[in-house]
Amino acid sequence: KVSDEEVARLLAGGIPSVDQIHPCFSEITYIPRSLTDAETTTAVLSMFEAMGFINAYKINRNTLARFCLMVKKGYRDPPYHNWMHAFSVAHFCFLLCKNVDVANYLEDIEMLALFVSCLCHDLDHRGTNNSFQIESKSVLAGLYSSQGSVLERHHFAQTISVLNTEGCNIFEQFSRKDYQRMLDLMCDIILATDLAHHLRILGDIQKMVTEGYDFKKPQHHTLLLCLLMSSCDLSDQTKDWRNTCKVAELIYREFFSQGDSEKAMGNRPSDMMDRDRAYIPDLQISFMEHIVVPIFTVLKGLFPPLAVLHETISSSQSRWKRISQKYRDQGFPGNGSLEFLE
Ligand SMILES: Cc1nc2ccc(C(=O)NCC(C)C)cc2n2c(-c3cc(OC(C)(C)C)ccc3Cl)nnc12
Ligand SMILES: [Mg+2]
Ligand SMILES: [Zn+2]
Repeated sequence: KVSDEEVARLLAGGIPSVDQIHPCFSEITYIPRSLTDAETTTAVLSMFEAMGFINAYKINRNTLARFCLMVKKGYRDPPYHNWMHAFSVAHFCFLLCKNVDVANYLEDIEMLALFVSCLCHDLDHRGTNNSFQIESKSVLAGLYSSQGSVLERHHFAQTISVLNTEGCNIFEQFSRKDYQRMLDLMCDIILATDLAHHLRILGDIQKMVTEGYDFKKPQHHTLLLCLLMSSCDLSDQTKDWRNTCKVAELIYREFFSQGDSEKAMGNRPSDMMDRDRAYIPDLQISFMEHIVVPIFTVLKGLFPPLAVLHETISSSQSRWKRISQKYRDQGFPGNGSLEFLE
C-alpha cells in the first residue's frame, strides 16, 4: 500500500521545523485545515520531531514515514470524517503539548499515545455513526455491537493492523512492557471518542477537576487523556467563525447523507440527520451547549491558559443564537452552503 518511492519522496527534503511548515503553526489560533492535503504528511513528521518523540523513543524515520502514509491511506473520503479531520485533531494535540504544561500532568509515553491516537482515532470511518451500524446490520456491528462503541473498536483494530504492517511499526523498538502499555493507552483513548463513553465519564472528569488533579492517581491520568482526546476531536470549534461554518457544512453533508440512506432503508432518521427536518442553527446551539462548552469549561479549569478557547466557543454559540433568530424570521434556506452566514 505504501511504496518505497513514496517514503523516499516524503523524507527527501528531510523533516522541516514546524515554523517552516508555517510561521504560526504552533499558535493556538492556527487553522490546520489551511494546509493542502500534500503538506499534511510532512507536517505530521515535523510535529513528531518538534515534540521530541523521534529522539526520545528512537523512532526509525523510514518506519515513521511509512506509518504516517499508511495511516493517511487508511482514511476514506466522507465529507467530515476523513484524513484532514484526523490531521487537524492531531494538530490540536500538538498545540496542547506546546502551549500547556501537560508534562506536569502526563507521562511522556501517555503524550505519545495521545498524539498517535489522534492520528488514528477515526481510521476507516464510513461517514455514518454507531446507530447506523446497528440498524444497517453492518459487518462492524456484527463484530462489535455486543461490546458497544462499534466504530471506535474498528478504528482501534485498524490502528493495530497498521502497526502490524511490514515496516510501519513505530513502536517495534519498545520493550514488551512499554509496547503493551502503548497499546492499552491507545485503546482507552480511541474508545473514549465514542460520544456515549464521553457522556458517561464527564461527571468523573468534572469531579477530578474540582478535587484537584493528582499526578499520583492513574485514574486521573486516564480521565485526563479522555478529556484531552475529546477536546482535540472538537478542536474545530476553537477556531474562527469561518472554520466553524465550514465544519458545520461538512458535518451536516455527512449527517444528511446518512439520513438519506436511512430513509432508503425505510427507517426514519433522527432530526439532525434529516435534511427535511434539521434546523442547523438550533442543532449547533444544542451541540455546543451540551457537548462542547462542558468540555472546554472543565479544560479551562485545569489549564487556565486555555480560557481563550472557551471565549471563542462562547462567541460562536451566541453567533448561532443570533443566526437562529434571524433565519427563523426569514426562513432558513435548505441544506445549501452555509458560507452565506455572516
Ligand atoms: C460540529 C459538530 N456538530 C455535531 C452535532 C451533533 C453531534 C452528535 O453526534 N450528536 C449526537 C447527540 C446524541 C448528542 C456531533 C457533532 N460533532 C462532532 C462529534 C463529536 C463526537 O464526540 C466527542 C468528540 C466525544 C464529543 C463524536 C462524533 C462527532 Cl460527529 N464533532 N463536530 C461536531
Ligand atoms: Mg470518531
Ligand atoms: Zn473524530
